[in-house]
Amino acid sequence: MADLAGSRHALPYVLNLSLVFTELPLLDRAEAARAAGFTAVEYWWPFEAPVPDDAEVDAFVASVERAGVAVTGLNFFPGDMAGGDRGLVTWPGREDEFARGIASAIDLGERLGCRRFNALYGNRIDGADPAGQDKLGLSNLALASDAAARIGAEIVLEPLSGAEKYPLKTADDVLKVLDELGRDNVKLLADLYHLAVNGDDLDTVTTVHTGRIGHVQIADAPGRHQPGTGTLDIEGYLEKLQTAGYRGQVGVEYKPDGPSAESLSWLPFERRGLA
Ligand SMILES: O=C(O)C(=O)CO
Repeated sequence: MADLAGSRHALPYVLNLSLVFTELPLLDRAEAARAAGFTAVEYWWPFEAPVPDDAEVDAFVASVERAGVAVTGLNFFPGDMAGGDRGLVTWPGREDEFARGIASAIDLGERLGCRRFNALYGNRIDGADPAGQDKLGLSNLALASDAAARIGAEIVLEPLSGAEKYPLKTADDVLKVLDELGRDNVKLLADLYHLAVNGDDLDTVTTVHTGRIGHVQIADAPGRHQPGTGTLDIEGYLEKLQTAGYRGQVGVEYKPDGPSAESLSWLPFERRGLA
């Protein structure tokens, strides 16, 4: 049994390098994570384009290999996140870009040994029929599921807060899509922060839906900063998840309040490298 260092659960942590250590250039973050004690990391799509050029990809892979960390999660190309986009899964007219983004992410995942991909569902588009968007979502998710299956990977679908036009707000919203889709390798990403902000019932999510959860992420609420800065009983929910059978990882995905390295003090060093 791993040394739990006072924790009430033994779930392994992975560090999200699209929110933590962002004071460093992208290519320096994996080494910073390793120096902080983590052996596994995850990223949102780390490039501007859905299909980055070879040199960019090689430099990214080299940064991870140099650090000696595993990449256990990648988001697909989501559009312009800074501009408010939240994924292409349901975006009519961008099917080709979505397909190319999937192919390049799966290639990168194959190279890195990454077997989990987060497919952000996409905002409602002004003038587009929501039912038509959802229908497109099913065919795009089926495409992503097939592509992931080729390398033994899975897709996760995430409820988000802070984006009014993003229609998946609760675990049930995602589970409805998954029920219609009917693919075993497409699961729920339960980000406890987003779910709490959206008023979801975290007791139910962490006890009843455990079998359908492919990944968990954490940040405190309000604020989306490190655990201990808000009021969310993160430790309690992680314990519930483990008790209910969740055996996956926990993505540490928050906006550090202060320098990233210092913001990690809530997590004992010996608990960081178990993934
Ligand atoms: O957009 C966000 O807030 C995310 O968590 C993306 O994964």
